[in-house]
Amino acid sequence: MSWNVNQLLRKYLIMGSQNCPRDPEDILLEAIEGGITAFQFREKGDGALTGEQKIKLGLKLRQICREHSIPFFINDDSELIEELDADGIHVGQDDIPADLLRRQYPDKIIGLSVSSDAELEQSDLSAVDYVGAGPVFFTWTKDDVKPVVGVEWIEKLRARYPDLPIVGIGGINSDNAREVIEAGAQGVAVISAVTNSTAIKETIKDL
Ligand SMILES: Cc1ncc(COP(=O)(O)OP(=O)(O)O)c(N)n1
Ligand SMILES: Cc1nc(C(=O)O)sc1CCOP(=O)(O)O
Ligand SMILES: [Mg+2]
Repeated sequence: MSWNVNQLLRKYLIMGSQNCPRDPEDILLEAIEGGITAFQFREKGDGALTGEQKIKLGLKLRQICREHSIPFFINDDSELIEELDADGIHVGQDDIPADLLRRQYPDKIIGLSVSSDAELEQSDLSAVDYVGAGPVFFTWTKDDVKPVVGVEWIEKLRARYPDLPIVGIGGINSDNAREVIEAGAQGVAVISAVTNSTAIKETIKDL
């Protein structure tokens, strides 16, 4: 399937079992009903599954995305691209280089994190389909998170790259998502605002 990148970035749910207070499959299904436009399988951090268990859950979440025509991304782990038949992968500055991935996977959607001018200078943006910009706001969700960049970072990226697909990430919820879009992002990537919500469909509609 071919995807419209600007469109898929609008409401981008990221999640692994470590983020889920209940069954990840149920959370994903509710999020899809609520209107997410992309999903990233990020099994990472304290309590995350590994090995066969990680693959087993990945296969289930992948199947749910396929059945609902939601693009499915892998976080970091390029070995899972083929195993889970992912539509794309998101990598950071310390992960497998994006240009290498592009050569290996010419048809997959590749996202790269950029959080500072220094990271921007060392990034080959021609190899990627979109960038993840953050943390826009403070977040507890990721341990090794970088300093907060604010919506100003998105404004800066947008001014420098008028056509670059950008998704904001970090501490985004239905109260502050508007600021991220107004700063120039195509969409918002969220974990806890959705996984910890007691009314997931409403939360996503509000985003
Ligand atoms: C859409 C999106 N944007 C940014 C990130 C963060 O990626 P990274 O910096 O590699 O950190 P980890 O997620 O791997 O801990 C992301 N995953 N998705
Ligand atoms: C995975 C991740 N990457 C970030 C970055 O800034 O690159 S912030 C983050 C965690 C996002 O979780 P929440 O929506 O709960 O704040
Ligand atoms: Mg990474």
